Amino acid sequence: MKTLKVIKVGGNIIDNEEALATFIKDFATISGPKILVHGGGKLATKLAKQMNIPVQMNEGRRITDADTLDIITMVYAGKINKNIVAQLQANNCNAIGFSGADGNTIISEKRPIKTIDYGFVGDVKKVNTNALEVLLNNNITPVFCAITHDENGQLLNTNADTIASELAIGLSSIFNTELYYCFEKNGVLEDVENEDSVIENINTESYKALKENNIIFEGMLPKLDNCFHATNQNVQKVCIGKSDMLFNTTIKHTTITQ
Ligand SMILES: Nc1ncnc2c1ncn2[C@@H]1O[C@H](COP(=O)(O)OP(=O)(O)O)[C@@H](O)[C@H]1O
Ligand SMILES: CC(=O)N[C@@H](CCC(=O)OP(=O)(O)O)C(=O)O
Repeated sequence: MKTLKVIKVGGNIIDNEEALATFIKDFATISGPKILVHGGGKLATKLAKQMNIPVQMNEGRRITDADTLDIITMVYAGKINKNIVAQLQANNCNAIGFSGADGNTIISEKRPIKTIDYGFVGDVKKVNTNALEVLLNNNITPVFCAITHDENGQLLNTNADTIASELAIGLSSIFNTELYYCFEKNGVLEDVENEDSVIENINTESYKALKENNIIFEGMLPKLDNCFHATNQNVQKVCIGKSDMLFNTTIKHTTITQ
């Protein structure tokens, strides 16, 4: 089986022109099948505020009303996705931009209302791998934004970390899949202010304690939930850290194991 790297890049890198250009240049050099998943929550928040559309987040997830869905569609599937694809082409990496509606690749269902109504937020039901397999085997890199669809014409907002883990899980029957979450910090930190405090390994047991002690909060919560979801479903390797970890295995980062 070939190894597939599913690499997610976070909002703070995307929002920094220089950091994004460096990331894309490095990403383009990775050999073998690869998928890039990008967030962009920070830019969506900035634009929503400029347009006086209220921004509401709960545990790292965006509550998405109809106006917010319009914004995120323009920002994630439009501006960010197309710019990343163009920059990859400039670095000789042939890429195609995807939302989950394209090629019917990621089908989701609107999250049912429990204590909170998340609006147009989708939970992934199915990943269709056929189109992706053809592209990956022809050296073309799919670039995914954080949007899925429900097969009834409705686009839905799905956390980019979830898109990455579901793609890695979905493709694990065809490839030996590895999942990398690249963000602006060195990994999951014992003290979020101290870059030297990287926790090198987190398992189900230690995750519980880290949560109880409030060492992990906000966006790191859904990220780690997605990591464990992936390690429990046949994804061979799951890592969190700076993108340097992709090129130099001695760079400190966090590895997630069962
Ligand atoms: N223990 C921790 N170590 C590192 N970051 C943490 C930790 N707990 C919470 N965080 C927060 O999680 C954020 C990363 O989540 P998020 O912003 O969703 O990531 P991304 O940049 O991939 O979109 C960090 O910027 C940091 O503020
Ligand atoms: C449902 C939900 O929360 N969707 C996310 C999708 C974007 C994302 O995940 O962006 P980052 O990776 O940059 O945080 C949002 O709209 O913020």
